[in-house]
Amino acid sequence: MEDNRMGDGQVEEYSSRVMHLSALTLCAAMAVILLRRVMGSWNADKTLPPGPKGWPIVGSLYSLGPRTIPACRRFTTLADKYGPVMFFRLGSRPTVIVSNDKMARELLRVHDQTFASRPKLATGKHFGYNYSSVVFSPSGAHFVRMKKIYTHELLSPKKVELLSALRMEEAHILLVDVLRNSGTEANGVVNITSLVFKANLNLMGRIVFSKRLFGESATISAPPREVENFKFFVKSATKLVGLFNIGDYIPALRWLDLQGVEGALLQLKPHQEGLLRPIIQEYRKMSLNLEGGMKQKEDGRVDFIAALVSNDSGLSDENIMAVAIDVMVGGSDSTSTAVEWSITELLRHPDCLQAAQEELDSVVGRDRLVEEADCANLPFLNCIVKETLRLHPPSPLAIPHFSAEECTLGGYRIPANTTAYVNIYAIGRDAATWENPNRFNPTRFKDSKVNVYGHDFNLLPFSSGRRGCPGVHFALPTYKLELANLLHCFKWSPPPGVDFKDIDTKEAVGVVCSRLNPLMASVTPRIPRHVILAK
Ligand code: HEM
Repeated sequence: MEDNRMGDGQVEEYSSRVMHLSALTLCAAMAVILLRRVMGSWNADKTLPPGPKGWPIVGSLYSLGPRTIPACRRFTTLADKYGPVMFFRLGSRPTVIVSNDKMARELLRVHDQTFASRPKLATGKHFGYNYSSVVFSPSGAHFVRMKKIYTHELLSPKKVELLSALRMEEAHILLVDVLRNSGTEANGVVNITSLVFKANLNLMGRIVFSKRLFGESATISAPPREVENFKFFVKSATKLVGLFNIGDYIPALRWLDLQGVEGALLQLKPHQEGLLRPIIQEYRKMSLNLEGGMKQKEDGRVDFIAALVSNDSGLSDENIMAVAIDVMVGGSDSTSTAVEWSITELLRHPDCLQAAQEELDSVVGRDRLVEEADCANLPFLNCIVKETLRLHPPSPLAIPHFSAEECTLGGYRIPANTTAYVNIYAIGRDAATWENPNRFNPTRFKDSKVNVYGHDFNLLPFSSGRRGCPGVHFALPTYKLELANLLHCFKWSPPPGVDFKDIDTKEAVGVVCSRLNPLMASVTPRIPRHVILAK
């Protein structure tokens, strides 16, 4: 018979193993208790708004979900569970997200001053030249000075009026481009996304440094590669600014650059500067040669960069690049995104498209293009604009705000140094405000006095308050003029073989929520070609 008894050595080894195991179990149990205590104390602070549970180190970063889903959508789903004011610990950053009109009013109006700053994130460091641009600068004297220059030199009502001729010229070039492309492509299928984006980048190039970047009538002297690089930079910038970069939330992991964000930001630097730096240097030389500063253009304007260079402003090249990038990026992608979403929805709703074109026929007729002055007489077009901005706000989470001091929101305590997001997307789709909120229905605005200037907190595409979009009075006429002319000049239909109901509305991830896939559409002239082509 086999002897199963253990020897003395084996007994010792066995009992030492048992002791090790017990010690391990004890440690694990204590760790769990400690973790629960820490999390309990974090998560049980009833003075803070509700939100997903926070874990040590990562906080509730996990709740942002996959990177392929736009954060505005994810936050909208979470707001259904936690309510219109939610609190997250994203890594080490306390973060609040407001998702209805009442909370947005509290944040942007009652606590406008408290939330007037911006958090310091990697994108602001690199794109914003150490947070010196208007978009990324924290509140304080520098921000106030830059925003004043910005609104005074570029976006005052008088300046916006002076730029009307440029808007018309660029809208016309867009129409000619669409016409030519429809002639060259099979079945008249045109990549609308690409043409509208280029048109708006051209427009911003003209107001910032008097140069058109793309197309036959490009006037920039930079090599085409530099122009393409800049375009790539603009598109990449809006994507990267919208990402939740782990290094911003868990500073200890920043050096690992887990998502490759910092690496991408550094790689983009030459694309960002290759075009702008030589232009600024050219302006500096001109400014030295011209006593009394820059000459006005025939239309009474001064280029934006010229004004910044010659203003005795003492602004460095970096400061000027930062502000130029604000305008080039902020002004081009958002406006073209609004246009592409309008056309997407009109292709999906042929009855609305027809109503818009009938209105254009009766107000404008078919023997001329739409002019800016016509837009005030196109009520249905204005309804389409509001409805598009409600359903598809180009900047759906605005740009994160940052609080200087403790305050209360919806009765909850919000600690100082909290990052705040206004979920403009959720507000536009709030069933408590809007009937059938996910349905595209421009007539809901027919007799409505609601406007998009930041006074009505249920429709906030340009946000509101101190950090509200300074470009609104420029963006709206541009958007309306481009859209009205595209609808007026062309018959629109989905590409052959695609049913209008199947036109997709998938959204891209980024600070600007554009279409994920380029908008392709079949276009044929609706008014005589010579009217479209005439200067
Ligand atoms: C349809 C077009 C546009 C939309 C929907 C839009 C929307 C927005 C939104 C939501 C913000 C964030 C406000 C906040 O953080 O509370 C913003 C900021 C900004 N926008 Fe626009 N924008 C558009 C066009 C423009 C244009 C054309 C320009 C310049 C010419 C511009 C320049 C800026 C700047 C500089 C900021 C930062 C303001 C600050 O931090 O104080 N935007 N925009």
